Amino acid sequence: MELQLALDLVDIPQAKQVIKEVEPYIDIVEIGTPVVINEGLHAVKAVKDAFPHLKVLADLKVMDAAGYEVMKASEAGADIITILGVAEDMTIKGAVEEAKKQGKKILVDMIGVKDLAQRAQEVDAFGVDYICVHTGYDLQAVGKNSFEDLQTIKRVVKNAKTAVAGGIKLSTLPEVIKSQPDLVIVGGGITSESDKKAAAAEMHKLIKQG
Ligand SMILES: O=C(CO)[C@H](O)[C@H](O)COP(=O)(O)O
Repeated sequence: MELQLALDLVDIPQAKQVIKEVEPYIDIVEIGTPVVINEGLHAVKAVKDAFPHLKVLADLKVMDAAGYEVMKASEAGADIITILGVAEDMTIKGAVEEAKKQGKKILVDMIGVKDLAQRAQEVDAFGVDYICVHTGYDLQAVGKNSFEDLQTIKRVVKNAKTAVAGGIKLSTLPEVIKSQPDLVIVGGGITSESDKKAAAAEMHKLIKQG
């Protein structure tokens, strides 16, 4: 099981500062969608240049023209690029094809997917690398989480790794770990703590204990 730090509400210098604090405890660093919107793919390049040993995920949430966008994110240094599960089949297949060409990986974000079990089986068959259940900020605000959805994809996904994101905190991490996802994605659960290093260290410990 791996831990991904999601950075959403920072600029490039702040991102580097947070990563420096928690670096030993994370496997992947995510350049969140708001950061890409604000800073562009320069943020991906800046973080990869500064932390070449860390895997960098570009949370582009691609919806169309995937071949081009995966190519540009790959050129910037992303190791993993996200695409939406609600995108067209041909778009997801295009993302997988380009990622393979570039030696990169694709994570499908299932945010907004209505029939999760069916779509997870479909995208799994396209050869994607990760399938991620995700409760976005808007649904987190009304008390939702992805814990049941994680169990759903664990039942049906045969090839891809499984991932979970959305409002995971130290207090809820043990429940997440019970479902044994391959990847746990945490943003605010680390970045909004006053002691980020301690939060990341504790999460890392629980995750590696499995
Ligand atoms: O993709 C995202 C929002 O769309 C976030 O990166 C993801 O939800 C993880 O952050 P948090 O743990 O703060 O919810």
